[in-house]
Amino acid sequence: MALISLEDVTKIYPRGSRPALDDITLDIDRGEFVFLVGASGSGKTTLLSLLLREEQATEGEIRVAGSDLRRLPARQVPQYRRGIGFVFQDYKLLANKTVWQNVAFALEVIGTRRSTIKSLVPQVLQTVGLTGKEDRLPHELSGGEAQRVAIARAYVNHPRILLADEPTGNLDPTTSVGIMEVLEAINRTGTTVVMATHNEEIVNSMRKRVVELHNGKIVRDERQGSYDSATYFPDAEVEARAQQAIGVASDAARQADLVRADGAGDASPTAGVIAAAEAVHNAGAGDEGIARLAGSVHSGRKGRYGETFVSVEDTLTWGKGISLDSAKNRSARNGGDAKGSKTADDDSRFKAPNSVDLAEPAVDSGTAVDSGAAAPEPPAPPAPPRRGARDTDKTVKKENDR
Ligand SMILES: Nc1ncnc2c1ncn2[C@@H]1O[C@H](COP(=O)(O)OP(=O)(O)OP(=O)(O)O)[C@@H](O)[C@H]1O
Repeated sequence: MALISLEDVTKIYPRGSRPALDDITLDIDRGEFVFLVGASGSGKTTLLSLLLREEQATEGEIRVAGSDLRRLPARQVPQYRRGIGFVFQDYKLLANKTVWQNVAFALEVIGTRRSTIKSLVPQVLQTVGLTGKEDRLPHELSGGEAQRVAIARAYVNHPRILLADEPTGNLDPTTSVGIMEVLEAINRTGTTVVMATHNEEIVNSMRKRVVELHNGKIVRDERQGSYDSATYFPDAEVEARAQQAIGVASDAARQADLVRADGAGDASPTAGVIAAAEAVHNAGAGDEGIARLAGSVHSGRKGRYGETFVSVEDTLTWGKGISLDSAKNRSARNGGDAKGSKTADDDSRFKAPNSVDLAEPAVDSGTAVDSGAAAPEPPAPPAPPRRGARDTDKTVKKENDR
């Protein structure tokens, strides 16, 4: 049985003029890596929000790891979300917490013991290559580093599923390769990754499963897909290398099963985090997609349409994270401290680095953990389309051609 299964799912927002998702049927198996592509407004974020149970389907059935999300009572939603990590385009780090604290917080809010936190946080920071930057605040990080903190936070509980909404959207090409390397390594430990992206070069290089949405409908679902359908844009060289990658993928899946069978479940995320660290360490061995992506980026290839990446100067946000004001407002709305965030331990790493004593927002972490006190805020509305008009034209043209 598929890990994620959507059957005839339609989502109509209360004030939406047309369905954001329109009769979607989709199965995603354990251990898969799926790219969601499609023009701005095609429904990618909506699909991720349904899987996170931030939104509910208007019609249809969604099952995740056997849970029927229609029947999931509100009080069980926090528990459900603990098995899901979420990474946003704009990182959403807590601005007044250090790197170490941002990651530790994801575990604190679910009541993880301090001794476990102290052992897991360094491991996951090593996984994302941030050892040595534990004491930095978000504004002291580059965009790529901030996103790696966000991924560490989303992954530290070793979720079965990692959802990522444009995780490289604010990053330059080289930094994006590093982010994809980490996501790929996490996937190799058995975590299913579903990533919405507009990044053509990443999708074309990695040759994962590609699901394309257009006006809320699935118009394409390919096993080792490219950003554009191979039917319309054949590329013999990429196709040939993709065949090679198929062998690599099945080896990885076998390895992933072993890791899961080893007991790296919710109760003991340690083994999964260690496995991810090893996967990153061994990334050079057989990781064809990342090698292709790095080669493509470093050769200066810009993708089929010559504008794969928006100019770095225009897009980098350099890890600003969320503002203190925004954190305070969230905290007020959520009714104050989160369960488990108060502690009696003397370890100075748990203490805020400055005198600002903010009440913790109940959920502002990339890991979809929850204090049980309140549901998290839905992700911010999508950024204005960077390439939307052109993408839409292209997709419509494809539709007309069909
Ligand atoms: N909260 C909401 N209320 C009403 N309509 C919404 C809401 N959120 C999204 N929509 C609409 O649903 C459709 C799908 O939006 P969605 O954000 O899922 O697209 P997307 O593919 O993620 O876009 P992008 O690539 O720009 O992030 C759009 O028409 C959008 O305007």
